Amino acid sequence: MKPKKPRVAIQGIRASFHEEAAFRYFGEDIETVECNSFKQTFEALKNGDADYVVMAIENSIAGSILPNYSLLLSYSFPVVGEVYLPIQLHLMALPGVKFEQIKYVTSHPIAIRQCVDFFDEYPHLKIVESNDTAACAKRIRDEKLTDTVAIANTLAAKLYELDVLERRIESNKKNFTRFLILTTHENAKTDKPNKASLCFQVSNEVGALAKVLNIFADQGINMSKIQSMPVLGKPAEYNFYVDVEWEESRKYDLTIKQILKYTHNFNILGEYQRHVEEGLTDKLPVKKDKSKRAYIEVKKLVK
Ligand SMILES: O=C(O)C(=O)Cc1ccccc1
Repeated sequence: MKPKKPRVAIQGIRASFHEEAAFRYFGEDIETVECNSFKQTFEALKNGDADYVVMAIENSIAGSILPNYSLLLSYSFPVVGEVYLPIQLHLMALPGVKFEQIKYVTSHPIAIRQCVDFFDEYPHLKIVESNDTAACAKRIRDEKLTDTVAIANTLAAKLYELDVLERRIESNKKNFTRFLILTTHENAKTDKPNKASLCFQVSNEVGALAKVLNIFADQGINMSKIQSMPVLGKPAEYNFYVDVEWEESRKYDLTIKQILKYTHNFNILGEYQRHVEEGLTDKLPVKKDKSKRAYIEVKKLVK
């Protein structure tokens, strides 16, 4: 029997960056479940209408997508993977439309923010924000708009039959969005995890967070991200969302045991394999011994 295609819930419609991220993780043989909001993607997973959720969590230019951190905690579905997707943005229009005809540019706010140089060059263009790049492309096709272009990816140009007027209009060519992959507890099985997303609180006293972070450092566990979020209705209380990476799982296990003593409301949001870019090593960054060089420089100065 042919294995069933994974049903993947995304915020947005087919050919959005979320679908591109899903393709990158699962391959293109998936069934995309289109949802109107991030909350709805979690509801689809909860109701059995989807097997996985793919959700953006941070962007190298726009920063953390904070409401999505809260969703991780409130639904407590396990994170089983991650994808870093380069965001390449193209300007697309109905076939035959000339650049001179354009009055409006429509896209997702994150995509718009990434094209500041383009908008500086053409200040007469009016920006229309929408909550999905692919939906902007589809609207141009469906409504046959000749005065509007969309900023979206090549998948959208192909699927909604638009012509690319200008390629790669993003200002920063090294712009990535990180997406998390979530599933149900029954589905979750990760082979040899080397990364985890944690969430915890510490008491509001001197050195409380430093204590926890020092435990990571002492065990050689690399912290790749930290994000704090206020706890709703509790002034001066924060959840700390921390991503850590390791080479030896024994050291990670030991760290978790130790930090349990110094944290409360501790949650493991997921343990998974960190995304490795093709052609790059999956070794953790090695700490350079700067102290030796600094010592030599100081000696030179003293001489
Ligand atoms: O609008 C989309 O296509 C999305 O998937 C949201 C988005 C937009 C820009 C960068 C990353 C995610």
